[in-house]
Amino acid sequence: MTLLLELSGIAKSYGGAAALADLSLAVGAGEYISILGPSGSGKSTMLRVIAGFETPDAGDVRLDGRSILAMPAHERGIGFVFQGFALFPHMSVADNVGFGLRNRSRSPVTDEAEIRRRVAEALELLGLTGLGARAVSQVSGGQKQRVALARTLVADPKIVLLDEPLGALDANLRERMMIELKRIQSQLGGTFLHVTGNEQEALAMGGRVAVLDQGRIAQISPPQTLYNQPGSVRVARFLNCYNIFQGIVGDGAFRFTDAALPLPGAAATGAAAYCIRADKVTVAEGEAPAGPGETGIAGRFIAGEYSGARVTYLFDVAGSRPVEVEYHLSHRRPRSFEAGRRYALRWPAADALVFPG
Ligand SMILES: Nc1ncnc2c1ncn2[C@@H]1O[C@H](COP(=O)(O)OP(=O)(O)OP(=O)(O)O)[C@@H](O)[C@H]1O
Repeated sequence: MTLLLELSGIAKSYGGAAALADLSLAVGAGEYISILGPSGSGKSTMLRVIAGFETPDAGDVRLDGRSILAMPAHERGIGFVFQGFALFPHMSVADNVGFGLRNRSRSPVTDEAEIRRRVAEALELLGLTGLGARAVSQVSGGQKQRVALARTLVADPKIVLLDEPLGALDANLRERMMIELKRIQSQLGGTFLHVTGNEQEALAMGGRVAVLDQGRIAQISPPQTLYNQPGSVRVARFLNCYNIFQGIVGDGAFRFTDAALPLPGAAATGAAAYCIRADKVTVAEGEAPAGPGETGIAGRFIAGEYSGARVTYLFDVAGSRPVEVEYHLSHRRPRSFEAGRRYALRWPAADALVFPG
């Protein structure tokens, strides 16, 4: 893959507080990378540094092998889709889309016929054909999102930066736009960096997912690797699908309160975090013995939460936050449990991840 964008050793502080600290990232041409991180982890700052709206205190940004730090934002050829879309409310859909072509500093397009043709192409790509004359104030939220994308894509950017592009949409529309975004990217073959605080969106969209934590990339991996093998307890926490127990490793087991969970592999002794993904846990009757290779703990049933294709059951476990058990209804039947009753929570011991600290 050809290297397109390279960030190396980027630092940026505001009033002495680091928003980005020694951040490095290499992006290949044609990649779709999700940037996942909690609020305040530096996601928007990173995009603003790439786009040229912010100057870093240290480090370099290279596009096509050349530093672009000294280049003003409008000359970088980078597209930016803003959080709230930032459309011009008094202009029509077509004028919003054409704005980028007419006003870009790199070879602005002045031929009206050419502008009309390219705007029509962009509207078609985004499924907006027929809405060009409509005022932006008269289109729906999902259509505004498409207009914002069309306005960015029409200028043929070298890379598209999307800052929480689906954050303003309701869940239904978000799902549809996720599929649309993927389709558009593969149709154009463009390079996209997509910032989100939503782990499911990050995993669904990115060919690679970069996890940003306190201004640094904590892990960058294909989504399956990240989901199965988070590299640290903090990354496991951001993924929001792991049960995490704090305790001590000693004598081949992880211990917390009165539970001792055997560890099949070697783990450093001392304080540790034990992580087991919610969909790896099964529920058995209170005294049922563990199967071969299984381990587990006892928990009292609290409640179940249905969310369409899956159901999450919550169990109260001594010395821990409620333990989540996730049943994907495509391959497990929903269960009914009695509130307050004790059940055996089981999982394959080999599926646990143990991190020091
Ligand atoms: N212009 C600014 N002035 C002062 N502090 C700032 C500025 N921009 C960002 N920060 C701080 O830098 C840190 C990173 O902010 P940033 O907006 O990049 O995070 P984020 O991950 O995009 O968060 P969110 O998901 O909430 O948008 C935060 O602590 C924020 O308060």
